[in-house]
Amino acid sequence: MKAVSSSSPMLGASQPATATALMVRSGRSEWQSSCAILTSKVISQEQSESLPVPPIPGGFDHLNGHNSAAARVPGMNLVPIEKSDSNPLVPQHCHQPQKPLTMTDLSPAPMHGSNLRVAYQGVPGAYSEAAAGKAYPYCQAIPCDQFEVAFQAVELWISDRAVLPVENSLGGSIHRNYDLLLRHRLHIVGEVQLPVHHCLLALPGVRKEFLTRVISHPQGLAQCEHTLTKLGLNVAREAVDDTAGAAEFIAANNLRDTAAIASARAADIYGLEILEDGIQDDASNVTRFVMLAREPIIPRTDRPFKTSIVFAHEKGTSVLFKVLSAFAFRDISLTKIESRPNHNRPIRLVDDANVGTAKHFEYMFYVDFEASMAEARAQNALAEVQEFTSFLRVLGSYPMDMTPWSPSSSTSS
Ligand SMILES: O=C(O)C(=O)C[C@]1(C(=O)O)C=C[C@@H](O)C=C1
Repeated sequence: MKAVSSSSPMLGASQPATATALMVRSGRSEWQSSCAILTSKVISQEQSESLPVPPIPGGFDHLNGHNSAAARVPGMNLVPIEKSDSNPLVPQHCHQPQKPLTMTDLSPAPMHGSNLRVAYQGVPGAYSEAAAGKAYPYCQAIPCDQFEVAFQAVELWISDRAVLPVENSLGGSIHRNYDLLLRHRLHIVGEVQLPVHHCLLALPGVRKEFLTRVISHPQGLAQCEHTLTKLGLNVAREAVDDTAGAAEFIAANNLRDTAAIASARAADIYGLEILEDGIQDDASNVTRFVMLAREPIIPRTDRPFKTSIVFAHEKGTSVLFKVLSAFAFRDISLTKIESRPNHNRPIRLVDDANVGTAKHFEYMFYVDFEASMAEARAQNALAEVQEFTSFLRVLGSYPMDMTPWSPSSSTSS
């Protein structure tokens, strides 16, 4: 299946840049409106993303579907889906007789992912596809050639959710997705942590001694760095877009001197053999993915929640201690802190007539903390954070992935 790609001017840089400008201008009201939505007491649908359910074996192998809609626009595989009777996601036109709402309509059965279209970056066999299946069993997984395309697929209603990696226990943060979270207007509605079990794959009959090159996603290469050396592989290491894409590339080009770092499922799909199994540098290798949607979910207090925010301050890092103390005073644990360049203002010059000009780098700070936006202590902490920051946005308040720990095994991914 071909991945959704962005080759259209509609998907160019101008749209996200405009969104960023808007975001920074409306900084303060931004998080307030997010909080208002998040903490409102409206009767809500019981969100499936509140309850990540383990995938049912065999239930996630029907990949489908964006192609028919996408094929309509030459040179671009993304189009907004027009309103039509056949599209259940789009309101019907009013000329049709409308049925009155009933109590049943107000409490629909929880959806556990069926019928959801879920965008991920990569091709079938990628870990991101497995993460989409863990987050939404029975979903229609939609492969996208870039992270940016997965964001836009949701924004343009081609997909209902995106599932994207943000950090790995060995390889660290996937910075691109932090930047995209800020540029786009989607909400984090859940997280999944996926044990990542890497294999060394090659065409049938190829032996390790024949190899001159190993290709994979940069994270795959980073996660297996030491094991590759221990295996005595004196090979060039080359980065490609995704792990399964590396396997597909070897098969498509009949490369007998190249191996891929990818999943056992990718070996199956692309007809490769497993030369080495479990080559990640640490057995408990885990990647954390976030689920993104157009609307936030209603935060709750009956299960552990996490909240993700991003903030900046005109005076840069000097404010960081004050911001973090707002959480410490309320006994709120932070689970992650990340900084990225502030693309709107990368450098701040501070002139001192006596000693010259200091050039400070400016950052955006991303913080995840263990509390729900439905809790007063989280709302109070953010009210205080707001006092110290010039920009603050709640990226989402969502259930923590609490699935029991199962170390990576060749069958899990
Ligand atoms: O290349 C893949 O298979 C992916 O799904 C991407 C990705 C990543 O971006 O970190 C996801 C999980 C693993 O950590 C390795 C790669």
